[in-house]
Formats: sequence, structure tokens, C-alpha cells
Amino acid sequence: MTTPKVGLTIGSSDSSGAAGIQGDIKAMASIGCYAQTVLVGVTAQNTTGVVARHTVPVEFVLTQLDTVLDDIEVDAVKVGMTWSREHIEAIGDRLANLGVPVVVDPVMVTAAGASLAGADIGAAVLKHLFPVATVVTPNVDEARLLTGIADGTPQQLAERLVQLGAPAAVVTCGGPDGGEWFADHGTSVAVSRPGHRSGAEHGAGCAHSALIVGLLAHGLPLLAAVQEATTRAAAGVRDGLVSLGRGVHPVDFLKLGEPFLFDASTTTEKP
Ligand SMILES: Nc1ncnc2c1ncn2[C@@H]1O[C@H](COP(=O)(O)OP(=O)(O)OP(=O)(O)O)[C@@H](O)[C@H]1O
Ligand SMILES: Cc1ncc(COP(=O)(O)O)c(N)n1
Repeated sequence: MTTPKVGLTIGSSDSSGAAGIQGDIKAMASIGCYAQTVLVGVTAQNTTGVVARHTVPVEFVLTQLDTVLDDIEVDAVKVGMTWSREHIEAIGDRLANLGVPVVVDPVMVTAAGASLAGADIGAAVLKHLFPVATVVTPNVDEARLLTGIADGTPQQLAERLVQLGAPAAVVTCGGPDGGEWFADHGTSVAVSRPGHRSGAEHGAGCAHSALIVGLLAHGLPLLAAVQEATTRAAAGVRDGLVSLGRGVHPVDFLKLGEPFLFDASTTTEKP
């Protein structure tokens, strides 16, 4: 047996199982990356939206973080939905000098359009998470909130995020038309991918950043990881579980929609 690559995701539970921590575990597993998890919050949500949320106290978030870091060595880290200024500051402090790539996905608006963060979150993300990030991965709406450029294009937004202190930024667009853009201090390029109209985009953004974590853990250079993750996230939308849910259906990276994964006639226990 070989030791798998290990990702750590710091974020929140999505009770529908598509996005958040649950989505990150599945996306990382799909590329052979073991996921450790630190929960910052819990949402009551389904494919139609977020109904309620509950926060884990900062001290307990840090206890989770210190406990996992003390044991299984991590190859890369993701920071997803982080709730409050206090949480963001504490997490940023702990990740400084960790010595592994950190992907910051500043989740503020879901694929179903629900707002997941207060107005003060943006400033805290810039101050405490940009300095520890290897790359930040907001969607266009989140990038506009972070930069204050209300009508910015993905290119303008990605370049501005780098000016604001992120070493690299990929602004995702979602939807069939795409338009993702990557920028760092030496590069500013479009990231292409196919577009799909499956309606299964719940969890796409979380998977995108979790896949970048897994690919960085495997040692890919950053731009290659971003391109590969973007293509794979699109495939997860294409293969999404369109028969599940009344809203934005879940993405799928594990071929859960394919019957051959479990065939009841092959069980050894007979009734
Ligand atoms: N309709 C689609 N067709 C193909 N790929 C898609 C589609 N929608 C999303 N994706 C893939 O998922 C990625 C993330 O999409 P999107 O920008 O919608 O995420 P998000 O959920 O808004 O992000 P965040 O987690 O930052 O809130 C895209 O970069 C793309 O690779
Ligand atoms: C707990 C949690 N974290 C993140 C998202 C973003 O989801 P998406 O990937 O669809 O933007 C979510 N809906 N819930």
C-alpha cells in the first residue's frame, strides 16, 4: 500500500451532501487524495437553498485544526466557508508558516444565488487569508465583492485580486458559457473548459477548489492544477445527479449515477 496524498479542508457542512465539506471529501477522493476536515459551521440546506446555519466556536475550530495537524501530515489545504471575522483571523494565523499550498475559496454566494456571508467578511478575507494563500478562487460575484469592482470582467477581477495581495487568483464563472480567468504576478490567461446545461452545479465551486488542493498535493504546478481542476469540475457538472433534488442538482465525481458501482445480485448474504 502506498501513502495517499492528504488534503485538509477547513469549511462548513452542507447537509445536502453536494457542496461544502462533504463535496470537498468526494472531489479529493476522486483524484486519490485523502481528506481531513475542520468544521467551521453547519448549514441546514438542500438543493433549493440555505435555510439556517450554525457556527462552531472559534476555539473549537482551532482545537480541530491543531489536532489534525499534530498527527497526519497534510500536503495542501483548502479554506472554504468561514463565517466571521474572528474565524478568518484565527484560521489565517494558524495557517501562516504551515509550508504547504493553501487554496482560499472565499465562499460568499452559492450556486443557487444564496448569500452565505456578512458584509464584513470580504475585508477580513483580504487581510487574513490573502497573505497565507497560494491561490484564491472566488466566483465572479465574490470577486466583485472582494475588489469593489461592481462590473469587473473575470480578467480585471483576477488581476485586481493579485494587486490586492493574493499571489494568484482564478475567477470562476459557472454556467455553460464559462469565462474563467487566471492571474498571478507574471501571467494573465483565460482558462478554457466545456460548458454543460445539466442543471447540476451544486457543489461545482467547492469541488473546483478542492480539486486544486488535491492536484497541488500531487505536485502539479499551480496553473496546470487550475486548468485540470476546471476541466474536472466541468465534468462533474456534466455527470451531475440530475434526478436528485428540486433545485440546483448535485455535481458528481464518483460515478454514483452509474448502476455498476453496486449490483444487489452480487451480495453474498441471501435473505
Ligand atoms: N454549467 C457548467 N458547465 C461546465 N462547467 C461548469 C458549469 N458550472 C460550473 N462549472 C465548473 O465549476 C467551476 C466553478 O463554478 P462556479 O463559478 O459556478 O462556482 P461557485 O459555486 O459559484 O464557486 P464558489 O465555491 O467560489 O462559490 C467552474 O470553473 C467550472 O469548471
Ligand atoms: C457549506 C457550504 N459551503 C460552500 C457552499 C458553496 O457551494 P457551491 O460549490 O455550489 O458554490 C455551500 N453551498 N455550502
